[in-house]
Amino acid sequence: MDTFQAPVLPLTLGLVILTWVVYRISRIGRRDVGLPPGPPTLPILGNIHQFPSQYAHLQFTEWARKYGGIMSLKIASQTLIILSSPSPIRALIDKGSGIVERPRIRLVEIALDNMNVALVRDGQIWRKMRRAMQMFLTRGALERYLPIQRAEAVQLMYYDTLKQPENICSHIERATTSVILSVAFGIRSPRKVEDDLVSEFHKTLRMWELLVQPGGHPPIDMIPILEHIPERWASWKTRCQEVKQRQQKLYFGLRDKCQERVNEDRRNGCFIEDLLDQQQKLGLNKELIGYIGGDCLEAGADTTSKYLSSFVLCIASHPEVQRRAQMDIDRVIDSDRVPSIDDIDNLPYVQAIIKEVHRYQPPLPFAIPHETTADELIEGLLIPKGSILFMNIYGLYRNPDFYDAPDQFQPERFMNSEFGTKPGADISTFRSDFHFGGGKRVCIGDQFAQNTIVINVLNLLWAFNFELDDLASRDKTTPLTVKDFAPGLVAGPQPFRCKIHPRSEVHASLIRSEYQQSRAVLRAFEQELTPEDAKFVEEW
Ligand code: HEM
Repeated sequence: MDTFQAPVLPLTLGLVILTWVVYRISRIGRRDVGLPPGPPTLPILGNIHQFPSQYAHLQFTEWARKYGGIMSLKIASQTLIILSSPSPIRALIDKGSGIVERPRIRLVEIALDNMNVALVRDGQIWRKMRRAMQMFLTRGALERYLPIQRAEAVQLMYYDTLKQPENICSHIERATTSVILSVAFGIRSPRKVEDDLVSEFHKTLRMWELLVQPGGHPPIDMIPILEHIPERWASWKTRCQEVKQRQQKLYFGLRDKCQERVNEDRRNGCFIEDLLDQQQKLGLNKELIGYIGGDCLEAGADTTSKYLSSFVLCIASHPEVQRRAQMDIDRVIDSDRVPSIDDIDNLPYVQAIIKEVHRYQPPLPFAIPHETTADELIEGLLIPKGSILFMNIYGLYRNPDFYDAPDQFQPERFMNSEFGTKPGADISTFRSDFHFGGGKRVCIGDQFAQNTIVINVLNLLWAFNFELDDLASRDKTTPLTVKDFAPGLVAGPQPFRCKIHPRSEVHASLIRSEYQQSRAVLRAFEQELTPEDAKFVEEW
């Protein structure tokens, strides 16, 4: 009689595989033993359901108070590490430069042709772009840019703020973008209208920001198969194409204007003209040169503009800070001249205001993510290879372990200690510039940005009195709240209304005559103005 022989081996093997698959799936979303602590996870999802789509830095900061300066989140099988204390930032990002790089961001490949110095992974393209941009930011080059930074700041005071004080943030956006347009592409933008260069650039940047932020596109980096959904069911792909076309039209068009100037011997000494001269030596092609110019704008214009708008909001809501700064300024600057950048060395309280704005509202509140390329053990906690690191600058700068009254705008704190920290705080791993990121991907425009900031902060404090329209109805000790600042990857104020008056007729007339002198500098970057813009600048 035949007896049934069970296929013991294949069955056992099948069971083992099934158990392994179930085990692996059950691990998805779980926080493994040894990882830094964090909020409880759900199977498969991890912390997806809690991940904020807006104001991520506020949620990161709330979690940091509970779970500490080094904490973790799980997004399915991806580990995110949020660093909100100086020591893990120094250990992982600054010193561990060899084990961190930019994570792969598929959207950058799709929408930006993988040519964005701040967002591409480390590699040949990044090295070429960063090296080229460093040429644009040498000490000698920075000296050469000072006259245009000064001249645009004078226009900001003169035409813009004196004549139309109600649009201060829009004027700041024009001035900071126009400076970078001038030094990078040799073309300035004298006024803001519907379709001018500044508006077109910021519209496209906003489209990109909406696309790249959480919720703006499906999680294609964590679930790559989503990338293959046909475009008719994936509107984000259409938006990627739109961003790409608009950027290329703008950046390549501006680059071609530089080429025409070079060909016709009408150079004005801008950075892209230099790159076109040296393209072979630097191994660049025309496309890369266009994107490098665009990256100068993307990295430098919005950040500096948001910083200066936050500055105005902070001082407009703190009249006592304004008064103290103006008394100092009046002591140092004679009544017959406008400020110069060198005055800052004699104005420690204005220096303290500049530092406090960086602390109070850093323009990139959680910097740009990094990724670990090897397992690391930090403070006894495991940071696995492939973890995405967020440097929570906002959370670090609002940490009550380091700062007294961290939610108050108090420049005085920087008069009392180097980092503005409270007595007894452990500052052994502190540094003064966390707001510019860290490691090998640290910001390379910090000095350029700082020059624009110092020139404008000095001018605006010297020239005008600022007062928030609704100041009387606000809390006297903490007039600003998180709601005064807008969400966004680059963070600045929500629109606000503020009264602005010149401090005296002497100030107003000095501004007018300074503006006349600045025209010579500005004219060098006005070769390609539209007929309407040309008429506009002649009529001033
Ligand atoms: C207030 C103004 C600015 C702030 C707060 C700021 C802050 C930052 C931060 C936090 C990063 C990320 C660093 C990291 O990954 O750890 C960064 C990257 C960068 N910044 Fe700035 N930045 C400012 C202005 C500028 C300007 C004016 C330029 C150039 C004209 C510039 C060029 C860059 C570039 C090229 C990168 C990418 C570096 C890389 O990935 O290799 N930034 N910036």
